[in-house]
Amino acid sequence: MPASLVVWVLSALLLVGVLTQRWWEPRLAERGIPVRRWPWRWWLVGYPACALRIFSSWRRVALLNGLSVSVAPSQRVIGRDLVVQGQALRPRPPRLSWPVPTATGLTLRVLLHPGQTPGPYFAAAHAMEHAWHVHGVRVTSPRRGQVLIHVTALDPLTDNAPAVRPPAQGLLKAHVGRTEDGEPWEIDLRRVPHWLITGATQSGKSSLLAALVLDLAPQPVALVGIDCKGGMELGLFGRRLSALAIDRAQAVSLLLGVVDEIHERMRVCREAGKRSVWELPEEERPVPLVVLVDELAELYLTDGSRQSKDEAEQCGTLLLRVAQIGAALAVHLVVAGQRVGSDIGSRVTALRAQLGGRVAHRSHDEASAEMTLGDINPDAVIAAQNITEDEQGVAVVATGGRWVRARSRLVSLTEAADIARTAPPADPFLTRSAAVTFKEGGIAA
Ligand SMILES: Nc1ncnc2c1ncn2[C@@H]1O[C@H](COP(=O)(O)OP(=O)(O)OP(=O)(O)O)[C@@H](O)[C@H]1O
Repeated sequence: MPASLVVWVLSALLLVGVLTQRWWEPRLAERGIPVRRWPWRWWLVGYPACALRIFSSWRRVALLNGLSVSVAPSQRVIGRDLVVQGQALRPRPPRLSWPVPTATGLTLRVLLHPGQTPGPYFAAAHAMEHAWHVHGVRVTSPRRGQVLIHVTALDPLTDNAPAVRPPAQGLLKAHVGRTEDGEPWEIDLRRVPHWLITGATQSGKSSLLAALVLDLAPQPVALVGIDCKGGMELGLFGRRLSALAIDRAQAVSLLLGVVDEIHERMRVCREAGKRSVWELPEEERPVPLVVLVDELAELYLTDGSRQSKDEAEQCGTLLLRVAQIGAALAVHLVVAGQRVGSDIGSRVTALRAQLGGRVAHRSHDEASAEMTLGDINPDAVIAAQNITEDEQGVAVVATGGRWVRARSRLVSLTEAADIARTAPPADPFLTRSAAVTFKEGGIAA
């Protein structure tokens, strides 16, 4: 068969495959055949159209947003002391690189004119979104003299089908969903030891905790839960949790056990002359401990009685201690709640400051998004406020000044039942008292 005929047949098959993708993709998924999202439609049709729109409008976009500069000066001296000022002629837009396609859009590199800073490009991102009719534009400046324009053509988070997701590689790492760049959303507790998850009711906080547990469950990591909503959410993970506190009195005893364990780990490090458990030889290193809290506010609510005030006060102090000293001792805190303001109790704002990883789901009011992300990035607050009721599981994730939109993975009841049957690591605690407290703290293995 002549080679040209083979090429024609293959091209025709490819074209038919692309055009009928919407038909065959769900049918394969129904039969349990893993479907990788091939963005062919985007590469063959969307990408050239989007690139054409960007190049045809770039001159106007750059001019209207103050990104163009004129080679001719806008001021001129005539004679000895007459300064003529006027509109510079033929402003030149900055040079755009070839658009590199990505799974969800494309990326362009811009070389700044001498004297320009990335600031006006950051400010123009919104104008670019409208000019190019795309879902989102994010501008970064990873190298001096250059900016990168990341264009996301369509919102990849609208589809809530569980993407084929390889588990994260490495201790204390979990793939809990996907980001809008098409990358896995990874929570790495060694890099960012403590996390705060907020959102209105039914926005997806507990589902995110479940996705985290799903990936941590097969790892040699001890998980303990505090779920003062009667253990309805974290109780699903049954014996995989080394302990579960389902009311505040149990939470106090469990947190006392965690603090005891922290002190014991400190003693071990001190005697070995190390500053963190990660410096200990692997066989002597204690098992990492992750404390999951579902609905923080329940720990701080009081009915006005002396006892409830004391318990709330104690919970606040203990959580703060865990957050302040736990990281180097492989004790991690993941806290979920609807609000994290000073209005729910004392020391909540101090606790919030210790939780470096932030996840904000849809919120009822601006203040809640502001509490979670305001000290990280004002743009992230706006992005979180734009999450709608239908976008359950969609959140803005921020760490160390950087942020991205992401959607958690929905964990099914069958997967939760599988987790519940997984055995926790044997003897994860150095202190007998911690183990006993965990047993007395609530439902324990
Ligand atoms: N990633 C997701 N994709 C699709 N749907 C989701 C996702 N996450 C959550 N949901 C849906 O949202 C519902 C509520 O989720 P979840 O219980 O996690 O919310 P929550 O914020 O913990 O609510 P509450 O504060 O009332 O406990 C779930 O029953 C599920 O149907």
